[in-house]
Amino acid sequence: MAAPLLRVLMRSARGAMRGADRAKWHYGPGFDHSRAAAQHDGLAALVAETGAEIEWLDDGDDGLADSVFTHDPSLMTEAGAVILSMGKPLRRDEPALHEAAYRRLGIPILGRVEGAGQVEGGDCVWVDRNTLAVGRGVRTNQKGIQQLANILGPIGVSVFGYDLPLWQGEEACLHLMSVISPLADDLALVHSPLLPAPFWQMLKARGIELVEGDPEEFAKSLGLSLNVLPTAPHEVIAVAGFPKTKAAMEAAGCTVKTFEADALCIACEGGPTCLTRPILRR
Ligand SMILES: NC(=O)NCCC[C@H](N)C(=O)O
Repeated sequence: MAAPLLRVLMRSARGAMRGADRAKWHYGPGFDHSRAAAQHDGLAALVAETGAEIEWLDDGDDGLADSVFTHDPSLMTEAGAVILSMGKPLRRDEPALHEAAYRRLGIPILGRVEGAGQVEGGDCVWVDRNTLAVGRGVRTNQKGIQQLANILGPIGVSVFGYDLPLWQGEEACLHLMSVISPLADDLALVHSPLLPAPFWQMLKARGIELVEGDPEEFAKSLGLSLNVLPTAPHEVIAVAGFPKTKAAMEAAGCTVKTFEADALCIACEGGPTCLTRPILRR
């Protein structure tokens, strides 16, 4: 998940988030449409600076405010995309946007999570190229994890499900990726108090070094201090304003670029990882 990022799917906040009702979407008081759109531009500029090619979903005024969080409606594998099925009912129409984009881009569709199955991309963490950890919680259920295992088994990928806590309730967003961000093959930023213990044990057994994010910054940011996007091993993009977590990553050998994101990420419960769906890493 931290190999050099070559191609990524994103959606501007300009059309999608226009007129979004805070209460309906569970956004905080800091949400502001025009500032969120400008802050999204700031993230896109940092991503483009790395040389990664951004594939844009159409900037439609379709009222799908959360569709800017492109990490969640699909998952990419070496054999093609998996179209997922959202646990948050308001996000139900987003996987079709991703499927249309992959068809336009000529990327094969490997399979779909469907029916009673639910999996969101934010719950999926590649531990290595043959091992996928999936958080089971309010967004992802066992039926979805089983479907994913059936789709990925034939391409040699083992899928392991781990229970997540409820934390701030079923309306809030806690994904497995809310409590871990890979920084390199053998390095990850974590908030260990909310990590499923057997997942933590698996990471330790594989010799993955865990950098602890600052717990106060995690609480203050509603977890967004931890949501950092690796654009290459040891090179990451993070939300501005969390110096202790940034310093912990730097002490582990990372270069950290930041962007202002109070109106976009803190208010809407999704960070730079959630705002990007990597399509190709080298
Ligand atoms: N992967 C992620 O953690 N995505 C964040 C999604 C935030 C969005 N407001 C949601 O509730 O789904």
